[in-house]
Amino acid sequence: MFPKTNFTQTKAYNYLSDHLVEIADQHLRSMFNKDTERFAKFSIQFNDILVDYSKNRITDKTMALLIQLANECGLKEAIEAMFNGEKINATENRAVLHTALRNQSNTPVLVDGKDVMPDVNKVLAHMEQFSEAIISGEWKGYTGKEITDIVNIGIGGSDLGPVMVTEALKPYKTRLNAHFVSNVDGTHIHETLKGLNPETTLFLIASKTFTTQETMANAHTARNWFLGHNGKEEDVAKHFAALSTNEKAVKEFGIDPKNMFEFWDWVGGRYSLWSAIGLSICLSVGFDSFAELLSGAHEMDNHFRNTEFEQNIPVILGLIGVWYNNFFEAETNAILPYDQYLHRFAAYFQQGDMESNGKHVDRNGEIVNYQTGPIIWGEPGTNGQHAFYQLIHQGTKLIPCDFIAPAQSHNPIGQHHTFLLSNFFAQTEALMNGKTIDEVVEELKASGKSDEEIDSLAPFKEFEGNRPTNSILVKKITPKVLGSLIAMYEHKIFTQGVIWNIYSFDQWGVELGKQLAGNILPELKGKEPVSGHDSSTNGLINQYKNWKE
Ligand SMILES: O=P(O)(O)OC[C@H]1O[C@H](O)[C@@H](O)[C@@H](O)[C@@H]1O
Repeated sequence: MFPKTNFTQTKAYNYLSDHLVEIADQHLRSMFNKDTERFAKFSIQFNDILVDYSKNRITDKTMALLIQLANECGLKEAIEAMFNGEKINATENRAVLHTALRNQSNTPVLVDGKDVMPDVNKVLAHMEQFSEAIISGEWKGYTGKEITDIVNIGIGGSDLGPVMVTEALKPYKTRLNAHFVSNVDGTHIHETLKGLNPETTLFLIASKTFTTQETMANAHTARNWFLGHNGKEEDVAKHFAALSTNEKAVKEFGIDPKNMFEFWDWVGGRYSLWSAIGLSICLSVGFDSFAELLSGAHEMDNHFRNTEFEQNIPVILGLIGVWYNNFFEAETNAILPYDQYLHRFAAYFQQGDMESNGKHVDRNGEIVNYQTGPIIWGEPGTNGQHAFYQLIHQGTKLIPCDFIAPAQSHNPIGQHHTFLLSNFFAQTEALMNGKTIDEVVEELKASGKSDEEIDSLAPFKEFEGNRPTNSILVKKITPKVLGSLIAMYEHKIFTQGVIWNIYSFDQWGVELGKQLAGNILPELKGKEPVSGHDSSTNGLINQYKNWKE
């Protein structure tokens, strides 16, 4: 196992604290002016992905110190521990092996002395055979018709990944229409079922535990809807499949074990799109595209595992994130994809990052005396530009941003993609350079403003710049590129979790909400007032009881 180091007690941390004073005074504009090699030095190309991190407030010395920090925290050992199936998720006593799900080299991966690869390959073969039968129309519904629509019922990690990927890969869509129901709000399933025909609909009940309240409620409603439309109990097998680790609960629900796609406790929910949870992806884009997605991720896994830190993309992105989070005291990190198909990418990594690194107790059980995971947010550009970029450009907060864009569009219509990309390039340039007061004055003069007008307007039009960004330019969003991109972020999150010495693969914070809702549920029945909570909660519940139907 790797060391449990408090990174604020390393030598590198002290050096970085001193170094911050040097960097704080330097403007990115002058760093670029001084060094014409900056882009060449601070960018890495990996297959069809170019990661340019030169527009960050870093120098050679910063990077050397950050890498020293990674070394002092045992990052190399940590990476090996994960890939080798050590039980690094100690609070749940589990290995962390989403990398095995896409291990296309098929080298043995041992958990408790047993190679997991035969089981991984068996489930993949089942997913391939099943998705091909559905897509080809060979699989028939209870009245002999082909399946036209699939509904994935799941939440959190059993929803966000499949939604994000099926949206991102829409250009590769099969003839099937995919729908996703996650919210326990009956509106979600009601609106989804409204347009569907039970004779041609296949439900995938996606839940690692098969006990999650929201998913079970939606699954039962779907089943009742099916049975209420002339579907018979014996027909359920043709219209329901389960993606889960809990065989017993799947059987109890009445799903044929032949239609169960298994995965294992060493797959974290938010890292599970590569597992049986990806069945909706296979059906939506075809198994071949799913396999490409896995291969892109596998290539990134190999890069992460085998590349020295100086050239290692997830490590570099992770360390730069630490630099802003712990030294510049940045609180958030925006993910801004310039690609409409990636419109759920930031939402996906909200769970990926915030559920992983939103922890305040370290691996020694001590409360940390430093900041851990950032707040992740973002929307696709250019929509964000017309919504919240004002604050990124001229607000008082430092917001490191990741800009992501494809060079080739799946929809090269007229000038659209050139317009889009001109914004992508212009934004990071503007955030870096800003606009000096002299430039503003010149511009105002040229527009014919009087000296008095110039004096009063100029301060509002000045942009300080020096705002850091990463630019991730890819050739095209193909399944393979997407697989690599997702794995890149997963390993960035891992890197940061190691530096912060936290357990990135449990989620006890989410469990509390489940317990509390369970306690209140029985109290909501009937009209009699409750009094066992604080006055606010009592007041709210009692007003609800007055108003409810
Ligand atoms: O797949 P399940 O078991 O239904 O869990 C769904 C989600 O539940 C909780 O919110 C957390 O544990 C998440 O990590 C998980 O993804």
